[in-house]
Amino acid sequence: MAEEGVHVLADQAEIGAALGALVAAKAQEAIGDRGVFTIAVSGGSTTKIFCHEMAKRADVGWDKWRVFMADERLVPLDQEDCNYKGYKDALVGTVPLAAEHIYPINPSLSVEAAAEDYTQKLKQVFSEDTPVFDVVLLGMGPDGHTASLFPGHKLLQEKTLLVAPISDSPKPPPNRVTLTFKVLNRAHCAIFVCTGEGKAANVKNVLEGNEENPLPAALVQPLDGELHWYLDTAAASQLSAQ
Ligand SMILES: O=C1O[C@H](COP(=O)(O)O)[C@@H](O)[C@H](O)[C@H]1O
Repeated sequence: MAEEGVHVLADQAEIGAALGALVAAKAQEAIGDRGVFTIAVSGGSTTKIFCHEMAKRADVGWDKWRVFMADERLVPLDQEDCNYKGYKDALVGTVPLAAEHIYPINPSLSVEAAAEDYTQKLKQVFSEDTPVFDVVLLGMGPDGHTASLFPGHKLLQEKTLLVAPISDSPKPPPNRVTLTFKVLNRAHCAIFVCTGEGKAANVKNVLEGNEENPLPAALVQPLDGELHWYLDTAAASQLSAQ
């Protein structure tokens, strides 16, 4: 299994293969230990890289997987920018992951009620007061946001909620729900996937610097877990040591 840290790989194909191997190993370990594998997943470029790889893997104990969204846009579940749709379309029917083991938000609710409803869905699967995911799979936007936790937003200080509503997301759509740092930082393993030159400046910022005013992605620091960053050479291009 890969050691925690920063992994710089040539391209998305190499990242997919390494990510798939790590997640498969984490799933095997969790299923062996507890009979279930819990993962929170992200939208955008991460969905494509992860699903492209995992769709090729039939043997990762899919019936024991429980898949939550690290964040979600408050849009209909069949709309293209719905994070849940990306996972359902790519995996259900392709690998033996049951649709009911991917947990969508309820987009017919207000954003506050959707966050509360999703909190209850977490509580149906996790026995701990604060869910401890085996893996949280995260992306980072060019601005340094992760999940739907944006630079300078008051949710960066949220200490109580497990799932928070956001109705002023600077990236459309404005209405979203997101896991908070309270949950992300309890995970056994947090994995970032970040590709492309457009993210290089903030990859450097997060991994090498600006501790006084850290970007949201830099605030993912598992209390008792591993932290991995998977970068392609373009995203890693401004790092001092490669
Ligand atoms: O809006 C979102 O953006 C981030 C980053 O997306 P990317 O396409 O730049 O990788 C994503 O991780 C998050 O889940 C999503 O809702």
